[in-house]
Amino acid sequence: MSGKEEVTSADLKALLARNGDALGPRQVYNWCRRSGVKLFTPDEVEDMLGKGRLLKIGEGTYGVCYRLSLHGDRDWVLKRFHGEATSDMLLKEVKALDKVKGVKGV
Ligand SMILES: Nc1ncnc2c1ncn2[C@@H]1O[C@H](COP(=O)(O)OP(=O)(O)OP(=O)(O)O)[C@@H](O)[C@H]1O
Repeated sequence: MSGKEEVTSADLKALLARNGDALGPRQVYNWCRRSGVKLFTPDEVEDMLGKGRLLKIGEGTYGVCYRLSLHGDRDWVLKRFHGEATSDMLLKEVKALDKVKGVKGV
């Protein structure tokens, strides 16, 4: 699939139906990429923090959320997990984001 292809909830459901919740890291990674969720390496996050580009907006059970402003683009919410994130944790977040897709102010 190309990076530009839009992934709908139906696609996600079909994927989960085939694989259960035990998706491998590559599948979760590919789904994130196709659905517009960017993944950053720890070094990239450290770099952005060091340059003062991340504004902390809140904290939840699994991590801290920051606002990231990119020139000429919409603002992004960057979530940093406490400790190491498993692909299941990541998938749970992506599923929650998929549910609120299109909700105003999110
Ligand atoms: N898209 C967003 N727009 C505005 N604020 C956000 C957004 N995403 C996260 N936040 C802020 O960051 C906080 C932490 O978000 P996060 O998703 O980590 O946890 P949560 O869903 O609030 O709680 P928990 O993970 O414990 O259920 C939120 O409570 C909110 O204040």
